[in-house]
Amino acid sequence: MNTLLEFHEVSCRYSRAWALDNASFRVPSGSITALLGPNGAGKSTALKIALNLIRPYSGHVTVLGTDSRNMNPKTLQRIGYVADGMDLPLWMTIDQFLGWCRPLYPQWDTEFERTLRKQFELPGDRKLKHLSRGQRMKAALASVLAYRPELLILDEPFSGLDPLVRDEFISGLLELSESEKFAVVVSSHDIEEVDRLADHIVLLNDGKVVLDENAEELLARHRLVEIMFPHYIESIPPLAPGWISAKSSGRLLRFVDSDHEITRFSENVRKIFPEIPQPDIHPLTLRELFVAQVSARKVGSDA
Ligand SMILES: Nc1ncnc2c1ncn2[C@@H]1O[C@H](COP(=O)(O)OP(=O)(O)OP(=O)(O)O)[C@@H](O)[C@H]1O
Repeated sequence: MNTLLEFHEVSCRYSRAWALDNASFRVPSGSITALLGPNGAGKSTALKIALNLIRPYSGHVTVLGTDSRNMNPKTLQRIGYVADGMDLPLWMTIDQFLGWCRPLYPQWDTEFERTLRKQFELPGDRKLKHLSRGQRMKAALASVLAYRPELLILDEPFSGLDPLVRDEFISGLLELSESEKFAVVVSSHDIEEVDRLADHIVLLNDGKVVLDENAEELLARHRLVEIMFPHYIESIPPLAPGWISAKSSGRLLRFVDSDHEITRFSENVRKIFPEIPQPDIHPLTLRELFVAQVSARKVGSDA
């Protein structure tokens, strides 16, 4: 599978703290990749390294076949970047802003720009500084989508967008990503939105890559397990490898099987809980999976 963006053992630190620690992951062509992680996990740092806005301490990043440190203006013209709170020329009107961006990109699609302006209801004569946060985000998005970048890098793109616009935006991205040459990497705290959008998941925690996997396969190998005991549970018993994020409440024990395979699972249940009939097994949402994986690591590091 082709990759448009790939991190190779990248480490990065600000003064003493490591923001990325030997991180390797990829963004396949034709994919929408979600970059997830708790606050401070290193998501924005990773995206800035990909754009050569920050230099890594070690390792390297390949962007559209080029080392990110050697990107030339031609490569940059093939990448779109929008980040929450990014610097925009606030003194310009939307017309002036888009007019200023247009000549920078030879492949700028004026017809598509018109469609985006209409879809995002952008008032051309209004200065960027007089727009709401959501409207400013839409203007920034229009300014990168209009040149149809091959790689779209979005850092918290949903903040400030109302539910209707989020829906339109997500449909638009899904349409664009049908082209094999296009890929999106999106970092977001909004896991419900990302769940609808992403087909590849990268999870960062404390600067380390925890998961880098196709979303369907990832969800297929995680299961929420619930066991009702005949008696009150005093403490959680030792569990099988891969059973994470265990919690008990009264007679109920819940945990996540992070490497689910039914024969192995049933054998482990018989061995560990011989007195219990078959437990309840449910699929997980991406949000539940995120919480289980991150809290499992928090317990590990607290221990
Ligand atoms: N300019 C900076 N100077 C010093 N430390 C920084 C700087 N920028 C980020 N960090 C630190 O690097 C780590 C990773 O930060 P980063 O912004 O990449 O995380 P993030 O996953 O994007 O977080 P969030 O979800 O909160 O936006 C954090 O510990 C953060 O405090």
